Amino acid sequence: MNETLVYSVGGLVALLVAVLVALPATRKPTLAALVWACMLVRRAWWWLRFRITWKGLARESGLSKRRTKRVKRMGVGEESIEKWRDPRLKRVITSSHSVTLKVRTRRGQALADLEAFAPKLAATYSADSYRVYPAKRRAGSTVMFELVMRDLITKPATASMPEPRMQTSSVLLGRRQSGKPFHLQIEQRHTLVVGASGAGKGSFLWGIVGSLSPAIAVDAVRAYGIDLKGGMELTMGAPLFTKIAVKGEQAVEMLQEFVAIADARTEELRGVSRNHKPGPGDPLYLLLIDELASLTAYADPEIRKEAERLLKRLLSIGRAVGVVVVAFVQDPRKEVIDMRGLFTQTIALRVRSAMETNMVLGDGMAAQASAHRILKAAQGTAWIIDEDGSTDRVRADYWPDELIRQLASLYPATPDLVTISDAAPGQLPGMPLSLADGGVR
Ligand SMILES: Nc1ncnc2c1ncn2[C@@H]1O[C@H](COP(=O)(O)OP(=O)(O)OP(=O)(O)O)[C@@H](O)[C@H]1O
Repeated sequence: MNETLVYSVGGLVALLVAVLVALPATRKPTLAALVWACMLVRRAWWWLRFRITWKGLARESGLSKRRTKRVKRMGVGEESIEKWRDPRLKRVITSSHSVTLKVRTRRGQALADLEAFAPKLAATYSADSYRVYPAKRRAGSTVMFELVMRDLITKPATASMPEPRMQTSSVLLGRRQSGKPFHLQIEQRHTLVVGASGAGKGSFLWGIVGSLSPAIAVDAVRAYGIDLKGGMELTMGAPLFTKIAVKGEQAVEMLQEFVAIADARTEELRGVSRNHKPGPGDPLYLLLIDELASLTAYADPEIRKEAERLLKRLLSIGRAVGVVVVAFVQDPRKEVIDMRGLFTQTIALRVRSAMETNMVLGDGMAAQASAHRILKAAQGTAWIIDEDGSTDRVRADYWPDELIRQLASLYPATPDLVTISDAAPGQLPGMPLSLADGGVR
């Protein structure tokens, strides 16, 4: 370890001990104050460590450039002098669990070189995770590296009852790796969520439907579902949906209905507004497709072809007129992801390989957003790409069945739904009557 670093840390600890000893007995700090002081020492240690070791690391990793200059010295003759050009560490910002470095490229260096350095940087400083994002100023030459030194999303969290207010633009789904709340934009977006079996896609699905449920109850959102796996997932919260399709033909009918709504809205809004603003009676139409592959890859060829055609059309015309799609898929193979480019935001839960991460998030993203490295036990954890193009790791809250049923009875889509208390014998709680015989509601 660097000698200066050892002395600096030693000095800090000595200072802290000296202050503690010097304080009179009556003014000895409380446990909370001690914890706070330790945190401060740790942040100072991080700051020093990055400041002192940055140049060495940049040089060892080939980020810096060495120049040798020949100079003439009186009495010595010609001599070579070595000079380094390093990427400039402009700021080190510490928090209780992370360190953010603001780094500017050296002369003649591409920003991509710095961005590609992030995994090495994280490994060198034993960070649990990292993300790279552009700086607010001089984004063409300056990059921010956020290194998560203590992972705040290792522990799962359970969702609670959403606030009883009409919210349609975005939903609160969980936490970001920085510990800040993770909101997912819903209006004006088509969303694709990809994750292997058991990765926790359900947390995203119910996070979206559950958080929108107060808006569903006042008809500011109409949720439709396609669940060709026998309706297993969606029927649990069926009253929240206006319709659920459980067969291929029903799914195609539903897609036709959605395309017709989007076409009619486009006509209506032409010359009036460029973006639809949902409200009670003029809802946001939300189509949730659980396992997209069962529609676009495994269904009968005719259904598959028609569904794909309609879905592609919907994805290209629906967004601005308040008709949006959220699709879930396990396997991001080509025939499923063929329409990936039409989704305006993609989310990668645990996937099986770096190639799959690239398929979901975009070429070359596996290095910055390693969804293939998410642990099996970290269900609900995913990598996302933010508006500014930066990546972030998030964890959605878990939605227990009981909470979904409670919401379904509290905020049903229309008043004539069968709720838990008056469900017919043999019928699943919260399941609309018409679904019991496999039909579309
Ligand atoms: N956010 C979460 N936090 C903690 N545990 C979770 C979370 N989400 C899901 N789980 C656990 O993981 C299990 C699998 O989750 P889920 O059914 O959502 O996976 P999935 O991706 O939908 O899988 P499949 O595609 O096979 O249906 C759940 O039964 C639950 O125990």
